[in-house]
Amino acid sequence: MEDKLEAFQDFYPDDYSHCYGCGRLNEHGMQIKSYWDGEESVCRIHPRDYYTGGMKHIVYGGLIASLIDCHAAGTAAAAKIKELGQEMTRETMPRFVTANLNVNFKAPTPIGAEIELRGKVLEIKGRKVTIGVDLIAEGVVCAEGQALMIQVKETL
Ligand SMILES: CCCCCCCC(=O)SCCNC(=O)CCNC(=O)[C@H](O)C(C)(C)COP(=O)(O)OP(=O)(O)OC[C@H]1O[C@@H](n2cnc3c(N)ncnc32)[C@H](O)[C@@H]1OP(=O)(O)O
Repeated sequence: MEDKLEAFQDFYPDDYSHCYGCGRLNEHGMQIKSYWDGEESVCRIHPRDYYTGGMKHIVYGGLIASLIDCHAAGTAAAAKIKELGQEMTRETMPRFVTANLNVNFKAPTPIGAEIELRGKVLEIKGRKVTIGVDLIAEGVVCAEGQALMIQVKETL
């Protein structure tokens, strides 16, 4: 039976699917899945309870940054393909990498809670796509990120 493709990351070509955060072919990775929810993108994930940040009850900040980064990368690719008026396929999905990532940690993220990432497309300017991401747990925005994603030249 063929895989059902629906998350942005499902459309990354095989040779681009080994990212620790979002690569579907990285068996040790987070394998996050991002989707459109209206004009925003959404990803929900329940990190394992060993991703602790100092104290046992809060999530490691590096993981928070990784989740924001990978959700922003997927959102950038999906936004670019939408701008081009094309469908997401493994042949058409553009490849984006992170040039710049800023994260503001606003409140501790509780271990054990489901995390929701909500992405907004702030700007698309040629190969440069800027994405804002809120990371929410138990109804609280625990971190806010902004990422500049660049479409790699090979895919142009
Ligand atoms: C799909 C699975 C992967 C998902 C990835 C998840 C996210 C990741 O973790 S990716 C890994 C971390 N990121 C990287 O390793 C990227 C390393 N950096 C690079 O490869 C390059 O610097 C790269 C591709 C970002 C830009 O290189 P290149 O394409 O040559 O850029 P270049 O042509 O010089 O610049 C393009 C534009 O971007 C701008 N730009 C480039 N880098 C930056 C930056 N750090 N900050 C601000 N602007 C930048 C340039 O000023 C230029 O702007 P303009 O067109 O307006 O003049």
